[in-house]
Amino acid sequence: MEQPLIQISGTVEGVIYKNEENGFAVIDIEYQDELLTAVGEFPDVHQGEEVELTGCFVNHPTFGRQFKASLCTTRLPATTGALLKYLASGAIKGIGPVMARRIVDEFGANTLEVIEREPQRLCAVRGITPKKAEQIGEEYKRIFGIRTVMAFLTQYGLTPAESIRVWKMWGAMAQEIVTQNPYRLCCDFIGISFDRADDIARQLQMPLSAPERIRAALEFVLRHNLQNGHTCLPKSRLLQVATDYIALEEEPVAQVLAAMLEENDLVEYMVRGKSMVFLPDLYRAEGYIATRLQMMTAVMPDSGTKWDKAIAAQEKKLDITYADSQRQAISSAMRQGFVVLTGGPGTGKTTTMAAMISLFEEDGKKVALCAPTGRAAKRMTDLCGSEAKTIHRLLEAGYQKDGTLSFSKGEDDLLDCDVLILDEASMVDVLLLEALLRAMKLTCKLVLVGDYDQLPSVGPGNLLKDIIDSGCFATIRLSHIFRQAAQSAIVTSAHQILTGQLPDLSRRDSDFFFLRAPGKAGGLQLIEDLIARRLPAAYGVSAGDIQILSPGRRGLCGCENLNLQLRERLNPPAPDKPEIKSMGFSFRVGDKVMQTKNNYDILYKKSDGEKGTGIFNGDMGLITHIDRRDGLVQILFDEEKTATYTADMLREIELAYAVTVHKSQGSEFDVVILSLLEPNPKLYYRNLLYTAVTRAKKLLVMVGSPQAVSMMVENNRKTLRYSGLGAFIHDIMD
Ligand SMILES: Nc1ncnc2c1ncn2[C@@H]1O[C@H](COP(=O)(O)OP(=O)(O)OP(=O)(O)O)[C@@H](O)[C@H]1O
Repeated sequence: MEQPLIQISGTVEGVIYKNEENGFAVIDIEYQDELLTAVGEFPDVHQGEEVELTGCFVNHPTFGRQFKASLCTTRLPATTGALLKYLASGAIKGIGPVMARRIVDEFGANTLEVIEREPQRLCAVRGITPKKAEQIGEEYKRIFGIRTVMAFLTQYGLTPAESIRVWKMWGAMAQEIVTQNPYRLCCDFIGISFDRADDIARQLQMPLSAPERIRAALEFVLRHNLQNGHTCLPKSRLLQVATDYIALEEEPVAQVLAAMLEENDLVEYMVRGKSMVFLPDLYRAEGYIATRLQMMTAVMPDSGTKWDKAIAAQEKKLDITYADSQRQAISSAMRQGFVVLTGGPGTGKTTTMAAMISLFEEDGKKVALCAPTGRAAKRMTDLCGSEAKTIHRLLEAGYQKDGTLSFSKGEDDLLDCDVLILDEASMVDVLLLEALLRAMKLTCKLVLVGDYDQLPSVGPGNLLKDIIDSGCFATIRLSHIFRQAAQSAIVTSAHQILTGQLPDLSRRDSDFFFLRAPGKAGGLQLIEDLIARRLPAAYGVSAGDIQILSPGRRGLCGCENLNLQLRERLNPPAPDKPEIKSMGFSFRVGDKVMQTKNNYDILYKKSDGEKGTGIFNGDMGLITHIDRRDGLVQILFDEEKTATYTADMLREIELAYAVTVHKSQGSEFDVVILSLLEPNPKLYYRNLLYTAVTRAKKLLVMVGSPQAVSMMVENNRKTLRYSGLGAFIHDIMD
């Protein structure tokens, strides 16, 4: 039952934990002559301050009674005792405990007034020079600036974490900037949604037809559509969607759009006779990719036959006969600046890549290997025998002070390689490829390897497809399924699905079988039974090695519910399995989890003591330890890397007993159970089924109805993505 909110006040006796990024803190306060622990978002709180908290008492399973605050206001300390504690806690940079005592001894209850209004008087205290006195005065003003800004933003519903970002971005100017144009809060760094900024604008009495509002709406529609994979939108569609969204007439919106195009705040470009509008960074990314690929292709190919001999020697050395298309791919990569290699499962892409690497190295070239996800990079490393990195790690991604992502490698610090081979290229978005190309020497060759038929990238663009469909670059398609792979029903079924044929659902003798589910509830039970009992008993695999995939998240048999059900079956609560809550959801020791965004700062330690940083979107791990007192969680990734998460970082973690097919892109699993129990035409389509099937290495079990499978095979819907890359390529090459 929801508890009523109450207000309490007390003096801060100690700050036990504080997260500088989001303001979450655990503090001890003196309340009614007792020490009480309070948790909540308390940015900038210090020992000795008076706080007024709004919230409720909760009973924490380990720490007992606590106050959970949803609102906190601070008052500066009034008594000399509290003043001393406040200053001694380091609240004002430059004043430590000894100096604090001297200052309070000198100025007593007037201390803060002196620091604020007459800082020079501080020189009366031993050890304070005029310069230091001035610095202390400035620091005090800064702290007050933050408080004023926070108090202003709190009125408009910004959380302390958001207010801290606003302060970091605009400092003392924040209040003025937000009052003039609250839509500036929608920038990436602060991340307020258009609707919230719109609400603030209403409270500030901004007219609905204000150009700032229209600008923000146009940008919002374009940014929002990046999430659907579009790098641009047709001008007419953008106008119509933005106009409807903010409920205005089209005319003023068209005027603002024209002004934005005029000022290059947005960019217009003709794509196949249609006027498309881009955000400037996306326009720049696609334009740059087209230009660099054209430059690489323009390099005269080396036409010598020496590579034929080298390939023949390689065949002899490895006792293998390459298919003609493989030979052609290897030879093209050796001779040309840019080559694309595509093919379905078992068509020999990896074998071809390995041959390229070996011949490049024999030729004295430095080869770098990379892939978009940690799992794909690991797989590339295992199969090619040379170390592959994630693109982010190769580019040395990190965060700038203001929290934005940046790459150390780039035009000013180029990658030290002569050839770059990028696997799983279908998963790469245009912004990432742009960053990679910028970091490559002009003479560096590029080989893109990927499966044209896989789902496109989660991020914007339709990279591999646009590049291949342009017909302007050396593209080698591998189609022959090698004997070993051809024996696998997983591989043959995947190829059948691609050509619109229903795979044989009656087979019982291979690595792929289909189980008809008796309705959703029965299907759910069947999946639970397969993972908990039947497959481990029949194949000697552990439940942890089995991955459940589902096209969608919702419904009884979607990922969200599957995760909850499977967790209770595979990892039920127990006294020796502590739990911790994050965003209303609890994680438990023993849970299988997945990192849901790239985080380059997370530290990990391997069992051999080696340390590193970075846990990436799609990385899977197991919760091994939870320390509730400190709010720390240890997760073991890839059976070797232990990373420690603070409670607020758990936002980046999800249960992963079941994951969506989209999330599984770039990963492979020994055993996959594919849940097809929630038919939905938007998610049940051919390429998604193909992607799901090709995630399984040794065993695939589909659970659902034959109708669901045939619905997917027949639904050859191609994801429509608006992008400009194809047009840029053609315009540059013509
Ligand atoms: N020229 C060849 N002759 C004989 N066998 C080959 C040849 N090329 C590849 N193979 C074999 O075919 C199988 C599939 O090859 P490979 O792993 O290179 O394909 P792939 O396209 O990378 O497949 P996947 O995407 O499923 O990993 C492997 O067992 C490999 O050893």
